[in-house]
Amino acid sequence: MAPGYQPPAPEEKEQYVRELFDRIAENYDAMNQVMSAGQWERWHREFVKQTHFRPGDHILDVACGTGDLTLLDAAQVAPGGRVIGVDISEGMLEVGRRRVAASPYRDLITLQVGNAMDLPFPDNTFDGVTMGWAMRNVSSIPKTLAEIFRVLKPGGRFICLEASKPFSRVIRMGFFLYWKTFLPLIDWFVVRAGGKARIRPYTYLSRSLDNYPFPDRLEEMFREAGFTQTDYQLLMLGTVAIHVGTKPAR
Ligand SMILES: C[S@@+](CC[C@H](N)C(=O)[O-])C[C@H]1O[C@@H](n2cnc3c(N)ncnc32)[C@H](O)[C@@H]1O
Repeated sequence: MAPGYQPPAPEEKEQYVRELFDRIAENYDAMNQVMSAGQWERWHREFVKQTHFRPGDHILDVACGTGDLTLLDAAQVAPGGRVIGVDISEGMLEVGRRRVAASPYRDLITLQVGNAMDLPFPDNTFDGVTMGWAMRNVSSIPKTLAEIFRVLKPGGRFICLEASKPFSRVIRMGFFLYWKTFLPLIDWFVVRAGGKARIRPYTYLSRSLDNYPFPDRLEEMFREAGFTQTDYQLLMLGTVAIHVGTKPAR
């Protein structure tokens, strides 16, 4: 299905992921609609239900990319709130800045370069933190969770929307068959990055769940990072998950 493909070694993953998203940034939003078979908005509506943000809140969207969740966050904290989006890919941020500039929330949102594993903010800064479709892409989930926990205010909530590995072996096999057959074809026919290309974006994405924790293990990792009131919701036969956790109030 992906002959000759080598996933990036752990020590080069960050650089690889940055270059990959720089490369696909301009087509990223359109491709999501295609890959999600039109379910993108439905998943995002479920995400919004989990946020519980209020007007005036100060929110961080980690790995904000082109700003989908950033804009949803802003709609909830207006008027009076603020949302900062951080991402390691300048290419994704550039597309995001254009979308934000064309939105009614442009005065509430700032998009800047920042690494999920080393967030450029003081402790206890945000009322809420969101992260969409990105936990698979960080080199260390524990470091990312520790950083998010650190920058949340006590009582603040973290909501993580991400693709997920279904518990059922049968559904998992069917899902992986679809992903691992269909996504690499996008590299060959859309991105023109087949065969020997060092970066094969959609082949990488098709493999990005291989070593990703099952949803119950991810929830356990939330608790190991210090979060309480943890929970998760599965969507689309368990191929998408929304995890939540709260930093305990002092
Ligand atoms: C699949 S995109 C998701 C973008 C956006 N959150 C959304 O909902 O569409 C994953 C994003 O994670 C970013 N990313 C990956 N590793 C990161 C890290 N360590 N720190 C910050 N951003 C990161 C990538 O640059 C990319 O923009």
